[in-house]
Amino acid sequence: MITVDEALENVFKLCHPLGTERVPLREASGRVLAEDAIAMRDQPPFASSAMDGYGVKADHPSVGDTFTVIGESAAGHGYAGPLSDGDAVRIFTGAPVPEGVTRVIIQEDVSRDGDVITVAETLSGNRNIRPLGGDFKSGDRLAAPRRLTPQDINLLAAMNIPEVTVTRRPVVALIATGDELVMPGETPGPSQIIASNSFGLAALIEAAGGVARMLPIAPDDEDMLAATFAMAEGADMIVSIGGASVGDHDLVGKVAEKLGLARAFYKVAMRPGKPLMAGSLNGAVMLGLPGNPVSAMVTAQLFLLPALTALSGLPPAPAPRSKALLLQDISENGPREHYMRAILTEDGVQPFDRQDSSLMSILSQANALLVRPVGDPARKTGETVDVIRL
Ligand SMILES: Nc1nc2c(c(=O)[nH]1)N[C@H]1C(S)=C(S)[C@@H](COP(=O)(O)OP(=O)(O)OC[C@H]3O[C@@H](n4cnc5c(N)ncnc54)[C@H](O)[C@@H]3O)O[C@H]1N2
Ligand code: MOO
Repeated sequence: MITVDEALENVFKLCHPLGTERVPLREASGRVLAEDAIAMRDQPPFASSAMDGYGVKADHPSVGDTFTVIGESAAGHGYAGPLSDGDAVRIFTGAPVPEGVTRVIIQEDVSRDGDVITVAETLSGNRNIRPLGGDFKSGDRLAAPRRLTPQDINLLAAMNIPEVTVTRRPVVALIATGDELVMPGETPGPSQIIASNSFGLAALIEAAGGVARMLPIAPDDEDMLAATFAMAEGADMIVSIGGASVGDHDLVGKVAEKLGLARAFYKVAMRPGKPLMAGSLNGAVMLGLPGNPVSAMVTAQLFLLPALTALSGLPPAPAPRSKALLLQDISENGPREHYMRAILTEDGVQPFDRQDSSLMSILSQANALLVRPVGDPARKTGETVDVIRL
């Protein structure tokens, strides 16, 4: 069995960045920028006032100095100037600073009588003027690749960029297999359960910017499973769920190989998720996830999501980890890396007592995975461990 790190390296080797498309800015948040975006203008495009007050032509006005208000500069309506010594312009935040103005005195620091203002407070050293291009200049770049945040969208809009080039969203075909499965809302037979994993996985994929295509449930029959695989045509990634283990009805590996799977690995030294499979199938990345619900969701966190990121053209990286203090003693770990469902708070991390890979209620309560390395010795309360946030 290979290690989690080796398995992830293998998955990354299967992932090649997808093609690109142009999208309007309103649809670009969360997408991966594929080409540098270049500012079309300076910001601010003119020296602008940082405050509401009075623009004057004087570097260090003192208490008692007076100025005469000769005009107004508002945001969207500048004042042409010029100003002479002793002149002031009523000015508002974001308004162009007229030619000749060297500082803006905030209105709280003056008294006004008709058109005459008098400096009433000792002024700070701040001129309250934002220089032309002080935020960004025409030609400045937002560099690709980068997953666009709402803050980036704000910047791109200000750069007067109405459309950006992004990587195509990865399309993931989900194939749930097993005679025991029916869709939520259906009436299950006496030996049947609900096919929940495809729903959890679809939600995970879509939250990560992918497109999930949920294919019909494939029964435990080679021909029917092969027919379902055929429906995955055109997907960038094919994810099967269940049928990955060694039972008589676990057919995924056999069928996928008949259809041309070039297998990269099968079985990883991890818990849950041991019977994970990966390879390349007719140009698509294929992941065979174990059927146990927690195993499927945990392997998706550790392999499927990083694979989506790599397909999107971002640098390949494992699920991000952080450190936390243990809130209880834990016994030594065995030969598989253990991803324990846990609750992470400001105080530390508390693993659940029940760790069976079928327990969806525990997974739903968990907000983190406590990572136990292979052969990790027993750990005491207060020791530092690795966690992955869910
Ligand atoms: N003799 C052995 N038995 C098992 C081994 C082993 O090494 N030797 N490995 C165990 C481990 S670990 C796991 S994990 C499971 C994985 O098995 P499969 O991937 O073949 O999954 P299935 O047998 O099809 O299903 C397992 C379990 O999950 C339920 N399931 C399946 N699909 C879904 C779905 N879409 N939604 C909800 N639940 C699903 C299924 O009904 C089973 O209860 O194998 C162990 N066995
Ligand atoms: O590896 Mo299985 O995923 O423990 O339940």
